Amino acid sequence: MTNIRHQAFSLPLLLPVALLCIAIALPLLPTPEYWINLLNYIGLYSLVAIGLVLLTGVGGMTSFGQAAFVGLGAYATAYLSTRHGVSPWLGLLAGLAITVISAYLIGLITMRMSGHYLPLATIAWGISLYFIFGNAEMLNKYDGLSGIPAISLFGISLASPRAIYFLIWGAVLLAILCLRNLLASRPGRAIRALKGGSMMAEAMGVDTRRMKVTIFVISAMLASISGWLYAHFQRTVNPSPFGLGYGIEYLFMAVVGGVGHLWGAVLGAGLLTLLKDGLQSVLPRLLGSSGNFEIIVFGALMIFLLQYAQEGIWPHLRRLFPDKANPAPPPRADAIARSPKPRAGERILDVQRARKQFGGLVAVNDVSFGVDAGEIVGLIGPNGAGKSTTFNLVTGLLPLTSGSIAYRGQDISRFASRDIVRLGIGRTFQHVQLLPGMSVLENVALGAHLRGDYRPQGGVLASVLRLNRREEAKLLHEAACQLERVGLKEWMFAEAGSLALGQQRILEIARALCSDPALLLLDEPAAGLRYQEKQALATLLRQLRDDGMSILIVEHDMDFVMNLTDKLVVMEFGTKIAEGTPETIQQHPAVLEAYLGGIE
Ligand SMILES: Nc1ncnc2c1ncn2[C@@H]1O[C@H](COP(=O)(O)OP(=O)(O)OP(=O)(O)O)[C@@H](O)[C@H]1O
Repeated sequence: MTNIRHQAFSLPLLLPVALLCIAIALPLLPTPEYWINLLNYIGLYSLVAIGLVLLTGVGGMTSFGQAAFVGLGAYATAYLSTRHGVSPWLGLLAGLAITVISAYLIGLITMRMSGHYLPLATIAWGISLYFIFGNAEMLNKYDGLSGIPAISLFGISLASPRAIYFLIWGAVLLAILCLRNLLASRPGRAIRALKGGSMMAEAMGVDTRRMKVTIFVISAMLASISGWLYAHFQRTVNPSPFGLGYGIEYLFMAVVGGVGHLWGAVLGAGLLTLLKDGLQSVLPRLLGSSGNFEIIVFGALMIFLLQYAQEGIWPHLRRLFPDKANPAPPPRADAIARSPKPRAGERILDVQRARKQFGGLVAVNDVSFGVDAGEIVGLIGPNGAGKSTTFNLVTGLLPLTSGSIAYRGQDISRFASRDIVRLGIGRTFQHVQLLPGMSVLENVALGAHLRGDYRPQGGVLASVLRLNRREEAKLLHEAACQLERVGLKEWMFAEAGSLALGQQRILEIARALCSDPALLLLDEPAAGLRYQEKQALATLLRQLRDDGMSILIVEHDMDFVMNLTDKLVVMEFGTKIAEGTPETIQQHPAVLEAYLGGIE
């Protein structure tokens, strides 16, 4: 996904202004009522599809159940306004409250699921809510509720399609604006990190479960608002538009338009609505019998798109208007407070009899070692020796079977990885884990997720309302400083995925540095690098050590570790077999035995 914040700004200004003028003029001109109605439907569908962009395209979670939330918003206001004479505006609040509570509860249960379980769960709740609407006596079963009053705004009745048009499209534009603000912020980067897998996001300090539930609730709220507008536009509701079929169509719209792009949702909603409308009138005439033949065309279109344009149509359209803007580096901002660093020589990491068993396999067998402040320690050993597992124990990605790990005297054995990064342990990954479509700067800023006033100034609501500007400036400034520190400043605005592997590994180090660590854990940072890149990496790591950083490094390249480290810990079959300076390790009989089978 490309950087959403820069996308719309970079379109030639004339085009969006012209489109906006046409959009405002359409209902004021003698445009046929039929077209206004169609545009209203496109706006209503767009709202739901925009929520799906956030949930599915950005967050990576597929939902077929959004139509049920549209139903919640529609039925809440329909019931309250027809049965109790409540104002539509209170109906909106009630619908949103019911939606937030139910989405939160459903999200708590389902958002921990992955793979095909999550889409299946969304189908299950979509179907159940549909049957609740259709069987509830108080909602008049499948006949539904009618006689819903029109919304009035500042004393003006929005009874006509032309009048409610402005409210519907105002809501669409507001939703896009709010989500664009959100995605270009600290929580937005965390949301975008969800797609890269929970492990990396958690290691950056992101509470992934909470983030998933948050975007699930936001997308449900957008669906609910769409339902509210639908009820007061149609003035009658029944369960049919809130069933699974519509849930699938909303997903279709987002995917066809471009599921990673907010404007793609509007494009997809427009294209599919117009196509459906056209096909519904043409196909029965062509085929000589009535029926939902458009579904067949939709199916074929979907297969074609999934084969040839997986990103949807919007990115292709965007390419017609190349981004000529040259973004300026983030302005200078106040530095974010740093945590006090340990004195040189202080024991910073203390691993005592750490043990990890996977069933009968002892991957780490009562291993003990330590890292002192300001030293580079290498953890080496043949393949399968247990190095990465030890790393994952220290960073909280795996729980210890027994033993203990202390960081600066504090027992962190039971800490979650996001709490460990908060304390001051940053890490990189054996297989680079970046967000390839996001800029280098934003990737690095993700590392500062827990820095500064991350609540409330950097929270979701503050970001949506753009009250986070000072915090955001600080974070981006910090990220720019770390990029300068590692020598990647000139690549700041490049897409992370376009960098060479060596640069990507350095980017990961800059991201880890952004978390203000006192201890850096680097998992095979030289793997796949060319000679010069390795030299540059070694220079950088020495420079970091000179700045007082402690480093624990897993590496297979013996030349690299022997010339870089102050101390080595050698593992074989999960057990520590030696510990000492590189010189002593090179002579150590057990190490020679492990690596060379005893040949001197
Ligand atoms: N999640 C897991 N479940 C079961 N076994 C595992 C798991 N993770 C690692 N192992 C096993 O634990 C042992 C140690 O693996 P680990 O990845 O820590 O070794 P390593 O020294 O990092 O190897 P390499 O240098 O190849 O990365 C191996 O036998 C591996 O198969």
